Amino acid sequence: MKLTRNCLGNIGKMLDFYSQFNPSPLSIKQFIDFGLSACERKSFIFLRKELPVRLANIMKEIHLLPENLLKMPSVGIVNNLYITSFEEIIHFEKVDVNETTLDKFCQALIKIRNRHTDVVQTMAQGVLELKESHDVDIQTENSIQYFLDRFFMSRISIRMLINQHTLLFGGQLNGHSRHVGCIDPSCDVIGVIKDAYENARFLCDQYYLASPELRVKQHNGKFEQKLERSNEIRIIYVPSHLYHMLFELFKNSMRAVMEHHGCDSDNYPPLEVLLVRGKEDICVKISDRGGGIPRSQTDHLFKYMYSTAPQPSKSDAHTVPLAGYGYGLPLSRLYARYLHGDIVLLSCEGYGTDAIIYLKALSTEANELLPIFNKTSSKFYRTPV
Ligand SMILES: O=C(O)CCCOc1c(F)cc(-c2c(C(=O)NCc3ccc(C(=O)O)cc3)noc2-c2cc(Cl)c(O)cc2O)cc1F
Repeated sequence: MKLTRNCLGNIGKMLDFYSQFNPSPLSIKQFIDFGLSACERKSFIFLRKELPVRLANIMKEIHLLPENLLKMPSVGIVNNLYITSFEEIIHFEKVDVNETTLDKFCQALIKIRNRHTDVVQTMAQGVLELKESHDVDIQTENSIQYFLDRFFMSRISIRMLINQHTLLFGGQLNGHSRHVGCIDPSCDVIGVIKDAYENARFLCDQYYLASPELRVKQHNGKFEQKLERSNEIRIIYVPSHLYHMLFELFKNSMRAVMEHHGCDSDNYPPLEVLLVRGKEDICVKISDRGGGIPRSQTDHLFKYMYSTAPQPSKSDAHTVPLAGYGYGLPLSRLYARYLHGDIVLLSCEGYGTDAIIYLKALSTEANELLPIFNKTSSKFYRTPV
C-alpha cells in the first residue's frame, strides 16, 4: 500500500510539519530533575510537541521501507496504529491548558500505550510474512535491520516519555517509593541481577528440571564520588530496562549450559557474574560454560531476519520457555544503547560465552539515543540505482 499525501490527507501535511523537527534527547539527570519538580503543565507543554515529533520522525521512515515489507498485512496494522495515535496526540496542540485537558491528555497517553502493547510481536509477524512470501536480498535485509533498530529504539523512547508523565501525574499514588517515575535514583544493581536470575532459573527448572547456580562478584573502583553507604554499587537507572537485559541474557546462558551439558548431568557449571563500577562505565559480565558459538554465528543473534522464528504458539510456549520470537537479544541491546550503554557478546566456541552489559556510570552521560529522520537516514533506504 503506497502511502501518498492524498491517502493520508491532512495527516500527511501534519507528518511533514512535525518530522521537520529533530527529537530532543533527555538525559537521566533531566528526567530526574524534572520529575522532582513535577510540574504537570510543563510536562504537558513539552510532550504535546515532543511526542508528535518522535512519532512523525519514525512514521516517515515506515513509509520508506522496502515495498515488499510495507505491503505485509502486519506492517499495515502497525502503520495504522501509529496514524491513529499521531492523530490523537496532535489534537492537544492548540487546546487550552487546564485541569480537564491535563486529565484527558493523561488518559490519551494511557490509551496510546495500551494500543501499542503488541507492536514488537506484530512487526515480527510482518517480517515472518515477508520471509514466507518473498526472497529477501541482502540489501532488503540490511534495510530491515537498520529500520527495526531505529523503530524499536523510537518505541522505547516514546514509552519512556509516556511512562514518566503517567507515573508522575496519572494519579496512582507513588507511595513511599523513592522512584521518580520509572527511574530508580539508587538502583541496587545486584538486587536486579538476583531477581532476573531467579526468574530465568524458574523457567529453566520447569523445562530442564535443573539449572546452573549463580556466583556474583563485584568490584567497586574507588573513584572520587559520593561515598556509597556501603560498598554496594548503585546507579540512577530504569530498573525495568536493566531487568529486561539481564533476564534475556540469563535465559540464553541457561539454555546453552543445559543443552551443552545434557539433561542427565548432575552438576552444571555455574553462571559467573562480575559487576564493576568504573569512572565512566558500569559493567555487568555474565560468563557461562555453555559451549559457546562460532564467531561466524555470533552476529546473527542480533539479526531480526535471522532470528525471526514462527511465534511460539500459546500451546507450546511451555515447551521451549527460554525461547521467544528471537528479538530478545537485539531488543536488550537497544535498551542498553538507549541510554548510551551497550551489550557485547564474546563467545569462545567449545567453551562458553561472556555477555557484557555496559551502562553509563554518570547520569549526566546517560542521554537518550534517538533516531533522527533526515536525508542521511532516508538515503539508507533508497536502493542504489
Ligand atoms: O528465542 C530467543 O529469543 C532466544 C534466541 C537465543 O537462543 C540462543 C541461546 F539461548 C543460547 C545460544 C548460545 C550457544 C549455543 O546455542 N551453542 C550451540 C551452537 C553451536 C554451533 C552453532 C553453529 O555452528 O551455528 C550454533 C549454536 N552458545 O552460547 C550461547 C549464548 C548466547 C547468548 Cl546471546 C548468551 O547471552 C549466552 C550464551 O551462552 C544461542 C542461541 F541462539
